[in-house]
Amino acid sequence: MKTVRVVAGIIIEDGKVFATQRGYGEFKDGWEFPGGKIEQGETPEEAVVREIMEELDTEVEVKELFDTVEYDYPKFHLSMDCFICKIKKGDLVLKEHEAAKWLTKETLHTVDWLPADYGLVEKLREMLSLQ
Ligand SMILES: Nc1nc2c([nH]c(=O)n2[C@H]2C[C@H](O)[C@@H](COP(=O)(O)OP(=O)(O)OP(=O)(O)O)O2)c(=O)[nH]1
Repeated sequence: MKTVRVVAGIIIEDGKVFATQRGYGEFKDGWEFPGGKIEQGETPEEAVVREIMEELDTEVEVKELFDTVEYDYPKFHLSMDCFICKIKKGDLVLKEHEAAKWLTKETLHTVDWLPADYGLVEKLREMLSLQ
């Protein structure tokens, strides 16, 4: 099966996590962390900074790799590096997504995450509970 390499940015501010809802495509209406496919010649960190600038008009600083999700979708294998990010500059303008929410550890599970994200979201909830 083909492997698709993706990066996602987990933007955390004041204990809240920024989630976005996909506005188009196969996974339309699913909730995710902003990001996308790594392009040739890019590091994962560069890809996450580029994707968040493209999607949200916001510059982020990559803090640390939180987790790498490995998940089999019916048509491809997803390998997704998920980085904790902080906002450096910008107002998180929704250029591609249809909605966004700041979620707390209590509300993290109230949106319909993309199938690959459930384990990651649970790990994030545990991390926020320890803070
Ligand atoms: N950004 C993101 N993608 C995710 C998450 N969970 C998950 O399964 N995915 C999947 C959905 C897509 O198959 C893939 C991301 O690819 P994409 O289509 O958004 O990539 P892209 O922005 O480069 O878009 P494109 O140019 O190919 O249209 O990863 C997530 O939390 N964030």
